[in-house]
Amino acid sequence: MEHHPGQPAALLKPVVIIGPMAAGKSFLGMWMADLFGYTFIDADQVIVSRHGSIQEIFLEQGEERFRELERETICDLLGAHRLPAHDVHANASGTDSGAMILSVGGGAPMNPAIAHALADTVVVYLQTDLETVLPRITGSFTRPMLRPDPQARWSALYEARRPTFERLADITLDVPGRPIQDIAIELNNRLLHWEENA
Ligand SMILES: Nc1ncnc2c1ncn2[C@@H]1O[C@H](COP(=O)(O)OP(=O)(O)O)[C@@H](O)[C@H]1O
Ligand SMILES: O=C(O)C1=C[C@@H](OP(=O)(O)O)[C@@H](O)[C@H](O)C1
Ligand SMILES: [Mg+2]
Repeated sequence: MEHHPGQPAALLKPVVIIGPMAAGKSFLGMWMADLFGYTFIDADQVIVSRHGSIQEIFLEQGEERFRELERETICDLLGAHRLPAHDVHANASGTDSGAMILSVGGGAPMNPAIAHALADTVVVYLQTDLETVLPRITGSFTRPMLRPDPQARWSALYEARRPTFERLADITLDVPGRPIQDIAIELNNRLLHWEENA
């Protein structure tokens, strides 16, 4: 058995990671799975496995179609990973967990149907800044929303979306300049604390 840097929290609800593009939402989810053994799903990866690459969807069917697939996928995943009320107690005592950590694309919370579905989850918002994400977004062609000028587009989208991120957040993590292990350990501690207070 591998050494863990701490016990995972018994999740009573799905934990959903939101925040601007390249903040590290998908990366953090992977680290939460690796370090603590949480079940992790990346909504964009599910979209890609079901419907093809994000660039292709944007190019061939447009942003509107992508948003539809995003809503369908996230609502589907959140529905499938919700514990029936009578199982919540079993989960809290450490038996089977239907709950997961889910990372979603930066634009997902802007969709009212998704925002509504997030109401019964623990929403984790990664708060970051341009300086931190700049090396990650320059010269990257995998995010169609950042074209044609990644720096200007990232900033404008973050400004427009920030109030929604803040409104939905249950837990806010400041991530600039921090190693990912550090952020993962803080999130685990916050989740342990969250469950105690639930
Ligand atoms: N805390 C961090 N420290 C170092 N690199 C990071 C950190 N968070 C993210 N990254 C890097 O940024 C890249 C983009 O992160 P990603 O998780 O895909 O962002 P998001 O899902 O929020 O768009 C990752 O592949 C990783 O290389
Ligand atoms: O912010 C957005 O509108 C988008 C963010 C991307 O996900 P990440 O935030 O994981 O990069 C992906 O869903 C798509 O390219 C659109
Ligand atoms: Mg991502």
